[in-house]
Amino acid sequence: MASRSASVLRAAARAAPRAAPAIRTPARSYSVLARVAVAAPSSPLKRVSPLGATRGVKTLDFAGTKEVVYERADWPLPKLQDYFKNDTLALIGYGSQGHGQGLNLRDNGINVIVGVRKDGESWRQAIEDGWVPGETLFPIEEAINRGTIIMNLLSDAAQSSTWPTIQPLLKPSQTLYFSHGFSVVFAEDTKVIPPKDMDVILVAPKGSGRTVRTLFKEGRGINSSIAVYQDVTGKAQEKAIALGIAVGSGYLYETTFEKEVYSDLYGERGVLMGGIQGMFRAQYEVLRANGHSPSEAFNETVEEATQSLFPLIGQHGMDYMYAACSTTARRGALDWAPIFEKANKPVFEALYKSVRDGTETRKSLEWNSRKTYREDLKKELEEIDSQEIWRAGKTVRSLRPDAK
Ligand SMILES: NC(=O)C1=CN([C@@H]2O[C@H](COP(=O)(O)OP(=O)(O)OC[C@H]3O[C@@H](n4cnc5c(N)ncnc54)[C@H](OP(=O)(O)O)[C@@H]3O)[C@@H](O)[C@H]2O)C=CC1
Ligand SMILES: CC(=O)[C@](C)(O)C(=O)O
Ligand SMILES: [Mg+2]
Ligand SMILES: [Mg+2]
Repeated sequence: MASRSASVLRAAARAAPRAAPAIRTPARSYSVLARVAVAAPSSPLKRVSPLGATRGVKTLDFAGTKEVVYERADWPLPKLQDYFKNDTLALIGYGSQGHGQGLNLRDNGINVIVGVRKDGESWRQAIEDGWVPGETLFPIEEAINRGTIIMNLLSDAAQSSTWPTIQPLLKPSQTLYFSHGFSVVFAEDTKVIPPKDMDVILVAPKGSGRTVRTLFKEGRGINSSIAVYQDVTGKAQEKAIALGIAVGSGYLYETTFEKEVYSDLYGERGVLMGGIQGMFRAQYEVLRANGHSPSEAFNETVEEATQSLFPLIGQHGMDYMYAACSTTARRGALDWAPIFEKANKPVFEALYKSVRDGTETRKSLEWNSRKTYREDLKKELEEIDSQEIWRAGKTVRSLRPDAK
């Protein structure tokens, strides 16, 4: 551990004082390679590559735990197209995921149709994206009748409320696909109980449907988890993998429906969305209460995080970000990190419990089943938007040279 931090610190010390391009210094890769070399001999599996650099090696070492992964490289486009040559993918729902997964499937040359409520917002959106009524765009029931793989990408609340009409349409020859474990795992609340005679699988992109699309267009790919709930044909797992790649994923990791929904509901309420808004706001408010200007408070809280330090975590890890900051910052952050961890842990524990016991699911179903759910959510988002921190953010962002 000590030598690991030391080598990272040395690498960043070389990189940090210079401008941004120095971040790409090879010194970092060498220090990673050195670490891997130290870690590898203890591994019982010779073929394990902690770097994941070798294509075709399927079991990777994630910090000491071996996990199977599937990569896009194993599914070249002709193989993918051949795999689905007799299928019609019926994508039900055209929200964020429907849009991203649907357009990626279409660009991948897979036979895909969209099913949404006629003349709703999604119907309009789908037409705008080039889906053609009567050819590739149908009312939900008709799309299900035409499909071999039924991809249920309605809102989680709508998956529950529409189930009484969808369930009788399903046939044993069809595969039922979700991007969330929600409906099936919390069946007591959602009443979604798939027929026993069909394959039921999941591909859950670990990011917004918008990113599913933009990463794909950039030639990159979102990471997704895959799971099998029912395997009637013996092919369910393989179908999940092929679909995961077909919708634009770069790599896939294995999970279960239960683990997916627990971790997903937890993550989005925690660090990914709820936690970060709470943390940003608390820091900002204390700065303001102590006489700092909005621009200073925003820059020191959100702008520096999203524009400078967090991307460094994304690119090379937390240790690298620390090492790229001053010794003063490092000392203080090292001291305060455990204090924040201790303060936050009980909140995360309460959150996980609330997810696990179905409280979060019931709340989501209740709120998002209301006729006014769109306007209600919009109103609450507008409240966030009107907070001083985010109003100040608009001006700060407008000052970025590339915003002009
Ligand atoms: N958003 C994301 O990035 C992610 C989502 N997921 C999962 O993917 C699935 C889809 O989520 P997302 O893409 O966000 O979609 P939304 O939750 O935004 O749902 C939108 C779709 O649901 C339809 N819908 C809503 N109510 C009804 C109803 N009563 N009857 C018929 N259709 C209805 C809408 O149609 P209309 O326009 O006609 O109202 C629209 O097509 C969910 O299981 C979600 O948890 C997984 C990973 C990330
Ligand atoms: C984007 C995503 O993966 C979330 C946050 O879990 C969701 O939108 O449900
Ligand atoms: Mg989610
Ligand atoms: Mg998610």
